[in-house]
Amino acid sequence: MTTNPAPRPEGAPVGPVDGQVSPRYAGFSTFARLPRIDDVSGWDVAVVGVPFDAGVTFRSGARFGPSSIREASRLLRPYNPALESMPFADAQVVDAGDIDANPFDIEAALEQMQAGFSRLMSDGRPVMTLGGDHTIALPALRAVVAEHGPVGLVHFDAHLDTWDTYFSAPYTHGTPFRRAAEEGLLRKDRSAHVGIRGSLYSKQDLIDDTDLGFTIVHCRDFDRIGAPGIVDRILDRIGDAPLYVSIDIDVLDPGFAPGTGTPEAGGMTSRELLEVLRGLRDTPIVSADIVEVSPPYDHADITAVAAANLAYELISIMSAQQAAR
Ligand SMILES: N=C(N)NCCCC(=O)O
Ligand SMILES: [Zn+2]
Ligand SMILES: [Zn+2]
Repeated sequence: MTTNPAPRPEGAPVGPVDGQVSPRYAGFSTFARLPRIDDVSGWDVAVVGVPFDAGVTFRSGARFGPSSIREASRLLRPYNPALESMPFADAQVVDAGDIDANPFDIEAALEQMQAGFSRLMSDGRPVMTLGGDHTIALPALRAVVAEHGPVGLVHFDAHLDTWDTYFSAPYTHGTPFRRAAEEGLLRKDRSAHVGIRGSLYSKQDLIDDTDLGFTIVHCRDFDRIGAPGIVDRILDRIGDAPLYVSIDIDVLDPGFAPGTGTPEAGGMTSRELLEVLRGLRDTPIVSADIVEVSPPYDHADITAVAAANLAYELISIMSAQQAAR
């Protein structure tokens, strides 16, 4: 059997399976080879998958995102040198499996997702969600807000995702943040889109977005202001609000994330986004998601590797914050 975690002091968190004992490619595919939620007596940070892609407007396949990110995460190691932390030793991190979501009835799926998130988020514990398409951010935010009240939002994406409807459907991957704003889930003037680029339907899209309470850090400004400038713009906007972080993998350039449904040229590098996330280390992150990884369009797991590493940075921050509570 290949389920042995690395040796640890009495009472310390159960960490990943030891890659020196059981090869990294062996055994169950939990995120980073962490224990399953039922294998430990308590936890501080949970990773959960939401294999749902019935909300997409173009290429599908994000329903296979959670399993491909878990596979790519087998290579993650215990020490985070950039943040100087041991995320899986500082706090108990677990893999909570997947939330079942009806692929034929989006509103039923939203209810299932919200219920699943709420079960995990009781006691205010942070959840790192692996999508799924961007529709899943709405039930995640509903559950977060039920626990914490309205939150600040940093939304990394090529797209605004504040459009109104598609074919009259209100719940899609292009509409979650308009619904969230309408439902009062977001703190006033504490939300930012980062990495926006590409064609729009009209100038009105930007006007509507501002009216809904968002500010935009455009991708075209990144070369001029660099990662520190992006972080400054974000921190200025969110202040000390409790923060939900949503990463649509298409914020990365298609060269760094080909496996996604609505790719746009001219995006961020993985290095740039990893560095921007580290800049959020002192902001209280209440939960986060990473969405829109579509393995059928991926090559050599490029996109899944990027997603696994981005999730690792966010987990490192949430783990350190839980340890400091
Ligand atoms: N959330 C993602 N990935 N894409 C939304 C694109 C919606 C549109 O093209 O109208
Ligand atoms: Zn997008
Ligand atoms: Zn999106």
